[in-house]
Amino acid sequence: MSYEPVRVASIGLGRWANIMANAIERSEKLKIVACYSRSVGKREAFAAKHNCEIEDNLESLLKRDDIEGVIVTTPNDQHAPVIEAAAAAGKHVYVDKPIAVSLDHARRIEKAVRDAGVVFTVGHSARRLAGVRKIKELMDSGRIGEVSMIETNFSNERGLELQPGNWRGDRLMAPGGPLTQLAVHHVDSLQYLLGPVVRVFSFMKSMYTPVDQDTATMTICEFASGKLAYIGANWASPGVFFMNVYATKATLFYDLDFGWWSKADVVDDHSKLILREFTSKGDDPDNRFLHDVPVTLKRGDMFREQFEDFADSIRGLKAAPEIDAAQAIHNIAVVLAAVESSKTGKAVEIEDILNS
Ligand SMILES: NC(=O)C1=CN([C@@H]2O[C@H](COP(=O)(O)OP(=O)(O)OC[C@H]3O[C@@H](n4cnc5c(N)ncnc54)[C@H](OP(=O)(O)O)[C@@H]3O)[C@@H](O)[C@H]2O)C=CC1
Ligand SMILES: O=C1CO[C@H](CO)[C@@H](O)[C@@H]1O
Repeated sequence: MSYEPVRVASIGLGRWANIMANAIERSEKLKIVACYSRSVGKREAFAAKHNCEIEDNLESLLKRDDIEGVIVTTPNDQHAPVIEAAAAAGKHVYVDKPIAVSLDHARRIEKAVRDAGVVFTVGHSARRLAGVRKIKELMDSGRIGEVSMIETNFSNERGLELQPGNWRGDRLMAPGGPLTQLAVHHVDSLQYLLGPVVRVFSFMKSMYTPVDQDTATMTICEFASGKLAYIGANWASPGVFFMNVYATKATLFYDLDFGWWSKADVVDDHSKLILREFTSKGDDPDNRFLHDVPVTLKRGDMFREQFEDFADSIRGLKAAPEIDAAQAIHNIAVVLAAVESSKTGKAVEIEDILNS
């Protein structure tokens, strides 16, 4: 171990806080020392499970000198107020994705952490999957030629279970439903691979859910480079996560078993990446054959790694975490542009969303 573990507190103790705590416990670089959620039962259950102290309110937690950073896993609309308070108290901040669900909140967060000079990052973990890292490597090395387009999908069955009162079913707290909650991971990975999105066109529909929320979304993105991508996201099917990359020399098919998503220490073992290329490429298009090359993926741990990136930045081993506020804001701007496009039936410029 290279340094004293960064002492952190978990705030917003629902399902995801526990998954994140499991990941932190796989690392020697951080230690959860305290927790806070509004309900007593959640505080007690989390503290017992993760062997940490309980704070009865946010103010008392943030006053503690022994807490260096916070792990924020409150619902999306509660990211900004919690982060503003944490940053003002000088705490470093990790927040789960999306940074926020309005640009106003996202910019408040950006300003709060900048003014306080604290380390800040957002949990866009999917780009750390072994398959996405390998796709980047194959693109950068020239092995697959030039990419023209990428097709992605991130879906699951959560819309079928939504009930009135659940924040995921609220159009303001989760605009675009599965696009905000699931496929925002692909939005981040696509911008990591292809650079900034400049324009989107999207259809969104509400289907098979008891609440008034979009559960089927299809979005086309145009990048500054001119390349294209498709993002499918629904909340009405068993889990799906794939990314197919179309390039001049080869096609990549990356597929991951979503059932393993929350077990990041082994999820890469439940994914596969296939490279399909010409066996021989003569002049005759009727005599061109293809073969599949399985690509070896080295198992990582996207959740542990994102926290170690955060901790290394706090301890000064690197200048800043890989994912900053500006990238996270661009990610949510793409989602908000897609929602706007689905309402107007027109393509929407990201610049217009950012200037609105
Ligand atoms: N990266 C990924 O793959 C995933 C990311 N997420 C993200 O994690 C976040 C949380 O999601 P999830 O755990 O599923 O949601 P939950 O609703 O299960 O948990 C959030 C908890 O936050 C607490 N809370 C609400 N408001 C406040 C507040 N103001 N201060 C302190 N605590 C508060 C609530 O408990 P109480 O009533 O006790 O306060 C609630 O249980 C979201 O931003 C979501 O997008 C979620 C799943 C996967
Ligand atoms: O980002 C996410 C990934 O998968 C989760 C389901 O397990 C979602 O709830 C979540 O919002």
